[in-house]
Amino acid sequence: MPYSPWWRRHRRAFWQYFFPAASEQYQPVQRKSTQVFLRKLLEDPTRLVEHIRYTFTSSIIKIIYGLDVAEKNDEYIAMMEKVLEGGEAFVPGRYYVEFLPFLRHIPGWVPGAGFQKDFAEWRHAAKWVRNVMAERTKEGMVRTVDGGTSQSVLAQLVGRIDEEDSPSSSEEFEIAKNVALTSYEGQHALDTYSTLQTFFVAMASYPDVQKKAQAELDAVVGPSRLPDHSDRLGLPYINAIIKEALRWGPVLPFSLAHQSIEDMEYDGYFIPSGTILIPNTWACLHDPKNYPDPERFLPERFLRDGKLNLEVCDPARFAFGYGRRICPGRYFAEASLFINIATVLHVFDITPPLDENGRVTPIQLKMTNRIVSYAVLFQHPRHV
Ligand code: HEM
Repeated sequence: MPYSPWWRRHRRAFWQYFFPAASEQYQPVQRKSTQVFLRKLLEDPTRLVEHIRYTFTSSIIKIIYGLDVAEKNDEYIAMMEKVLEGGEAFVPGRYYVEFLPFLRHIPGWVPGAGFQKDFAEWRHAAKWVRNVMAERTKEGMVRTVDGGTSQSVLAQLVGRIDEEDSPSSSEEFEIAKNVALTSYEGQHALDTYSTLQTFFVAMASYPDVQKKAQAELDAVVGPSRLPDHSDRLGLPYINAIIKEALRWGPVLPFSLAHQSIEDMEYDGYFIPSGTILIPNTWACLHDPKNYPDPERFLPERFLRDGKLNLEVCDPARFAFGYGRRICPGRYFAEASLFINIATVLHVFDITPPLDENGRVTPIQLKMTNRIVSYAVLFQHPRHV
């Protein structure tokens, strides 16, 4: 969506539910889904990726649509996953149709035009999530398990629409549907999964870091309860791990492209209106001037005298994009990373995988070359 009054209306609608204080209202849902995550990990740690995805998707469905999802074979999760599959599949150059646009007129059964089937499925899923789930909320069909009315983001947005059937109310409903879908579609959920996966690689590769984090949790949280969002300020080492995970394996190494909307000059360069600008986020986050020995996972780089050192450039400055399009979900995302990372470290040890002879297989962080980048270890089988 280009910069325009229409985009601004969406951005405003989104922001009122995700600015820092608003994001706090989702903490109980985040905590609950983290507890389900722990149980799933305990039952079957080999399905880590699936558990991460389930945890995040179920919490976002609850927050946005007010729906409780089933633990298995849930219709909403299946559709959301389909939407994500579309987001994940995009790698520049993957589809010939990018270079040969006439291919889009060729029927799907012609060899080489199989992309049509994929695209149709993803489009169907996105429309279904956007329209069907939103209509259900609007019609009041969405109820919480205890029979109450949903206080979901979408229900609140719809509740604010003044009059039914006026032109402005149908526009407002369009915005509500788009905002709800945008909270999940495309790359946003993937960004959080990917950072969490990078964290698992880091912990398996740097046992000393893990031990220090666990010692901090033992001292601050203690053995008789799980960490809570309210512990966050007292856990500088955990916060440093989150910063380092965002920095070490950037999810969007080239962020998202921007386009200049007027002629401008920057640092002696003339940038004409309409220029596509691709930020090199990866380079910023691996700049040895800001982050010495950048390939090493080193949370200590963000600490001084046992506290967060505010003089070190915060990776969030780059990882969440730039300017007026900067990620509006960043506070929500960081809170979600915090509760998952702190809780998992408090109750589990994360170790590298073992081979068939029971020997440790050392692992390394290698990221995929997609727009949304992943630790290769966790690549979706469909995209290997
Ligand atoms: C670790 C997790 C996340 C990372 C690293 C991340 C990063 C980004 C980046 C780099 C952009 C592009 C900004 C730009 O154009 O300069 C973006 C946009 C966006 N993100 Fe996130 N994001 C994360 C999680 C989330 C979550 C959880 C949500 C929703 C709750 C979200 C919602 C959005 C939206 C709506 C946009 C589009 C903003 C616009 O175009 O105005 N993000 N994000």
